[in-house]
Amino acid sequence: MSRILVLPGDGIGPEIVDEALRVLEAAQARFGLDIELDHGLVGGAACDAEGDPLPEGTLEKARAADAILFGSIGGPKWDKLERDKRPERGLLRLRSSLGLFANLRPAILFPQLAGASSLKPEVVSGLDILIVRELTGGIYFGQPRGIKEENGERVGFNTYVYTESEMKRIARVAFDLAMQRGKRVCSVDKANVLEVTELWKEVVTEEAKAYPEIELSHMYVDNAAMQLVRAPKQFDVIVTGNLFGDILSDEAAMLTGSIGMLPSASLDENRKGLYEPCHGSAPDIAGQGIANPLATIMSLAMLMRYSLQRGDVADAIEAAVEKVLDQGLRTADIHTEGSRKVSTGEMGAAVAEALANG
Ligand SMILES: NC(=O)c1ccc[n+]([C@@H]2O[C@H](COP(=O)([O-])OP(=O)(O)OC[C@H]3O[C@@H](n4cnc5c(N)ncnc54)[C@H](O)[C@@H]3O)[C@@H](O)[C@H]2O)c1
Ligand SMILES: CC(C)[C@H](C(=O)O)[C@@H](O)C(=O)O
Ligand SMILES: [Mg+2]
Repeated sequence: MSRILVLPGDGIGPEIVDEALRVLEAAQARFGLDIELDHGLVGGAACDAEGDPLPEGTLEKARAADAILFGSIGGPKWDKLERDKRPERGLLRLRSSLGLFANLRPAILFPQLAGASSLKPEVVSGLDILIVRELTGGIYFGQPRGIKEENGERVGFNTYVYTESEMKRIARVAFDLAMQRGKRVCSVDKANVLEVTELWKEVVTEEAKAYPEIELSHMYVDNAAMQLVRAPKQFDVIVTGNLFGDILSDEAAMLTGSIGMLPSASLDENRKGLYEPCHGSAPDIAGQGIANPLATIMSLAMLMRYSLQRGDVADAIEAAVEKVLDQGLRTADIHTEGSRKVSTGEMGAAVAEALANG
């Protein structure tokens, strides 16, 4: 029996998670999966109910689960709260408390969506990049941090720090994953300016010695941001730190047609994981039933693959997504002329049906 904790969160979070659960139900029926679902509060919803974006009860449930299916958190309603009480801090605490240091963000362009990509089809067709983002260190977590008064003015400060062991373990994840695909890793840094990433480059290069088949390259992050929109297919696996990975993955999302198409897995050393779309709570479209649930549904596929070791179920969910795209169904964010615009619920129901009839 596998235990999955469901944390819908805020904004479009509950809408898209409902659709992933519909797909999970279809998966359970087809594959006879033995899964126990638990539910919890996180983010703004938890702030409202318990005054804490990551209540102790939710953290306990998360520790007890084999995997977590997460929606999205945050929104303007909670932006003025005391810093540690904000939804985003709850998510960071959850990642850190569970040791989810390896964040996998696959940016794959489905051929059916070539017209929805921000890039010309000839530049982007066949795109399949995996961004491996370090998730529990770097400037997101470095101390000291804060806003203080100094010499009669306010000063904001954060600390960019990575230990050698943090760098080694994320490099190994990237190399191991690259061995299962194109065997090319590009490590993205700012080694020309920042000492942390100067060391990052050195450590990644040292770790690569254990992987003679891997072709390792290095790129400064500003160039990488440019290369992603100039010639994205030059990349196979990108490995980078927390902040650079956050930014580059949203950029890569648009190559696939929409941020609503980018799933993620956040894994610990033992592949226990949290699975969430890369996007946020989209307050501008929340409650309208138009959000794209596919990133969350494909995050569920990643959950099957990495935490439940059910690659067959993951493949079937991804095939169901492709089938629905073949049928011409599109939520508003990926809609192009000639396709059929559907709601969040219609998209989820269509994927669940395609999976059931697989
Ligand atoms: N992991 C997370 O839970 C997560 C990730 C990113 C941002 N956030 C939070 O979400 C809130 C809003 O942030 P933001 O506006 O910068 O980013 P966002 O990702 O929520 O939205 C950016 C844009 O993308 C669109 N979008 C996002 N997801 C979509 C989907 N599934 N279908 C269609 N369109 C979609 C939105 O409508 C918006 O126009 C903030 O509080 C932020 O901190 C949370
Ligand atoms: C909400 C925020 C803390 C989060 C991050 O920066 O990691 C988000 O942008 C993401 O990409 O998951
Ligand atoms: Mg982000």
